[in-house]
Amino acid sequence: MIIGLTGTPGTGKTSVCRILEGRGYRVIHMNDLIKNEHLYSEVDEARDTVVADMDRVLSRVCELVGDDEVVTILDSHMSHYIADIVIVLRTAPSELKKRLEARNYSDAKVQENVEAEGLDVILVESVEWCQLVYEVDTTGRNAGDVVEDVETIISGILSGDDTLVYSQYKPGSFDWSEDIF
Ligand SMILES: Nc1ncnc2c1ncn2[C@@H]1O[C@H](COP(=O)(O)OP(=O)(O)O)[C@@H](O)[C@H]1O
Repeated sequence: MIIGLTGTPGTGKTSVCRILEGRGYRVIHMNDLIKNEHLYSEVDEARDTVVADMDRVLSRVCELVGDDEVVTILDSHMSHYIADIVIVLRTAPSELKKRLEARNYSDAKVQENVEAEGLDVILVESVEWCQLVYEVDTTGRNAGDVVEDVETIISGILSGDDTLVYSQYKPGSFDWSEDIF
């Protein structure tokens, strides 16, 4: 079973996945996979990123996951293009801005990602692409607290009865559109 952990860059996906790995979860860091195995069609110098070839990414992820029922967490802001079940990490734009600045992103890249978060870009894409979408707020919390929420959601999914979990983490809880301009 593949569960995508998606969200705007800086929302804490990799930090959460590192903790999950430490707790024995199988994690695929998709952005590393794309770069290490050249699963991209071109390099976007201007935006300091690559354009992933999602068909090749999908087949490679399926190869790595196989058909066992072990949960695999797919760590990437593009994981919602691959997984049918996703957990979207959210961060209030003002805090996301500080996190991205601390990562020495350019002003333009910070602004691009802060605006995307404020406009719910990844959440909307996830709802369009995926069957099951959960949303977790990371604002003012550390990665350890966020992992607890993620594990609660995973347990709910595995139990087959995610109604209670879904009500607690259903998408669309935030409106940060006023916070980005
Ligand atoms: N819940 C959190 N609260 C505060 N800072 C966080 C949290 N999660 C991650 N960070 C910090 O934010 C930055 C981005 O985290 P990272 O896990 O790389 O995000 P992503 O993988 O979503 O781009 C890192 O400096 C990390 O230490």
